[in-house]
Amino acid sequence: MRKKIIAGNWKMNKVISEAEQFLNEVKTSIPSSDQVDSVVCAPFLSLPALVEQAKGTDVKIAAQNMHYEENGAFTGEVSPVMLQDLGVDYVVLGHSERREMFNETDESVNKKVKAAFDHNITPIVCVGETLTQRDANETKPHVEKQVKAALEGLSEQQVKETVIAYEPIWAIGTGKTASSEDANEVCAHIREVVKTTVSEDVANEVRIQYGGSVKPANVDELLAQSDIDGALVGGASLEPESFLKLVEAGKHE
Ligand SMILES: O=C[C@H](O)COP(=O)(O)O
Repeated sequence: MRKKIIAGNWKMNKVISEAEQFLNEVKTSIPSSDQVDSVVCAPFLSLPALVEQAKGTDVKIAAQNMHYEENGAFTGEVSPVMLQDLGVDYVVLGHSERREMFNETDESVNKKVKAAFDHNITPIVCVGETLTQRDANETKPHVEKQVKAALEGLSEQQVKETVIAYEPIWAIGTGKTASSEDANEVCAHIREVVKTTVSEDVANEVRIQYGGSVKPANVDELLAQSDIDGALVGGASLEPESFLKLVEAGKHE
């Protein structure tokens, strides 16, 4: 039985005081990490305060990106060494917004995934198709290519620990959710890809999230699907009450 993982991706929202207030409001109500993994993915500036506040609680903290190099002449970037030093648990890599707007490629995502493991940070790797690709029946081959590229060169243990987030781009921030069955079909395909490229054992353990307009009203149905092990949530993770409902839903399944 795979433990569910619910991650709230705040994207470019909340100043530090707002982030602190959010964590103060949720931290005592977060379910035990024996039941569900609850993750807050925050902008870099809020990470030090959040990591500090999350100590001794069941909230895990994630960055939303990082560079793959440990240090050097990369103006404006944040390295895995810096995130490890801070005590960050997870990092979101290859989000479609970064692929679309910040030149993230399959190759850089793979380098970042490896760098994350080198620094004891668990990667949440995002994959997903555009509406054009979906309409052209290219969803599965496209997602398969992204998954294979992201996991290239990892050990079996590392693949097992990787969290894969399937996010159809047309469903992000649009209010349009993939139907639970469609979302599950792609997540099941991703598991099949892991099975054929790595092993059945790893495929059975790797956790696959769905993301794209997940909210308290639809999370139960999505999490009830056979191959959906959690959610990566944008808009509906910004309010404490809504986030708590989402992590509670992860506990039930
Ligand atoms: O990382 C989160 C996803 O991009 C989903 O965002 P959304 O829940 O606002 O659609």
